[in-house]
Amino acid sequence: MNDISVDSLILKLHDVNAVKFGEYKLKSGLLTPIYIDLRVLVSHPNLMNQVSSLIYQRVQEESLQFDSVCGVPYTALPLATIICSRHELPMLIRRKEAKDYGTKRLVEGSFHVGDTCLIIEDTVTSGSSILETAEVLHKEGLKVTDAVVLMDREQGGAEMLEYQKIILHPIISMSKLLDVLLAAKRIDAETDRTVRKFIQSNNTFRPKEENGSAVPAAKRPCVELRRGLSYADRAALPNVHPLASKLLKIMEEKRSNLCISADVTSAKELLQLAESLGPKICMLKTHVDILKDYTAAFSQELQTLAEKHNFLIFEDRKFADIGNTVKHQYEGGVFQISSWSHLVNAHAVPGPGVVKGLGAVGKPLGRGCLLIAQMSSQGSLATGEYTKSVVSIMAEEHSDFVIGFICGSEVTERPEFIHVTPGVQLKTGGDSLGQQYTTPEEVIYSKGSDIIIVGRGVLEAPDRLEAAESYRKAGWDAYIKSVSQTSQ
Ligand SMILES: O=c1ccn([C@@H]2O[C@H](COP(=O)(O)O)[C@@H](O)[C@H]2O)c(=O)[nH]1
Repeated sequence: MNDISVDSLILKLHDVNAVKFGEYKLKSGLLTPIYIDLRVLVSHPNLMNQVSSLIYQRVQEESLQFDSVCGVPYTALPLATIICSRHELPMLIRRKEAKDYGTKRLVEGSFHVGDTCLIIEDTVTSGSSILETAEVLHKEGLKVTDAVVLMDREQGGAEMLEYQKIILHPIISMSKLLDVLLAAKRIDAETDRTVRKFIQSNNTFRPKEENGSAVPAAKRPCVELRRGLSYADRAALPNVHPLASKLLKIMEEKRSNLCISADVTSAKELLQLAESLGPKICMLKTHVDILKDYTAAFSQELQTLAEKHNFLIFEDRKFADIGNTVKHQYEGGVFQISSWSHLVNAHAVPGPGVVKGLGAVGKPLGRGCLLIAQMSSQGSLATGEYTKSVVSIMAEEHSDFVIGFICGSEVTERPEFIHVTPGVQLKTGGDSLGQQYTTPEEVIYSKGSDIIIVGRGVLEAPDRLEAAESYRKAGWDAYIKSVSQTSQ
């Protein structure tokens, strides 16, 4: 990289007020002493050309291989256009919203499934804007391996992207920018110190140990660990139950923390749901006792679909009896739940016997259990001390079978337990029988849960597949936000 041109570019960016010092609010609400506003570039054609040349120079230096280029909307869009036009490279445009007429495409331009697309961005803080664009491209079957950015604020974006298997190639780093401005006496030593301190103390990505592995639980408070760790990190923890590990891996692979509650009364309709929504979900929840035509053949077909689309089956049976009775209910009767459902749930009211009874059947089969620690219904009695006891007496003591909780918010800091939350719709509200709804963002980002359960939000939508995709995206975006935390 030609240092002289980078230095002169930094000074020019400062001249045109693209680098501002003072007190500015980031997208996250955080106040920053430095703000990079590259939107002004469009008013300075000579700068647009210089920036485009430096980006392309970087692409060549790194010998990046790709089939097309996509600029993150909107600031990087004209930069990508100049580069693609000058060097005759195919370009793709990512729409921020799909049109409601015509093709309804989110990615404009010609491409083939499996093509690689290079992303261009103006500024990176946490990396979430690049990830959002990569996510849209992935959905179209495109691969994203690299992104070139003009300005890296050095707040964890590169690490976050690397974690998601995207290599970031920055032209200007925050440290370089400060070095140049200080040397040119554009800022004083105090400003330089303040900004560096802010950048250092506001890293959006949880650091890893030098050997690349996640910092072990014992070294940091669990709440940080759980919130900072990705699903993939948690899947690899030594004390995680194999079924929980499988579920977390599915979530990461399918970029989905959505569980559909298939509350329909016909087996045929349930299987149709599993077939059509299978690719969007990590788990399918059933209430087999509301089916009017349950057969053993149905459960066979459901298992085949679960394998085909890589999701887990969760029978929402809510066992709540003494150990001996739940053993029979789980294994026998008409439904023989243990033979086909990966997961079941149980109330803690009967005490540890309920988990022991279920475990006697489920453990040899590799099954798992979610304990009901809280409920989404109005006036639920599962609160306070009851919830705490579910965690400490019932779950922690039986973690060879209990893999997590049905709950509305984080009930434990231990990362090996999975939090699953029902009562989710895109808008808050409720039904006439006491159900209460919270949004995916609130559940995953604010309340710290892992999986959203959605029933009528999808089942009553005019287009169930489209609705499932909206919930998958909302849940996944909230998860990405919670692991990346801030973005300019
Ligand atoms: O506290 C709880 C526990 C379970 N559920 C179940 O989840 C679904 C929710 O369906 P919606 O249509 O999204 O309301 C349903 O099967 C419940 O039995 C719950 O809602 N709350």
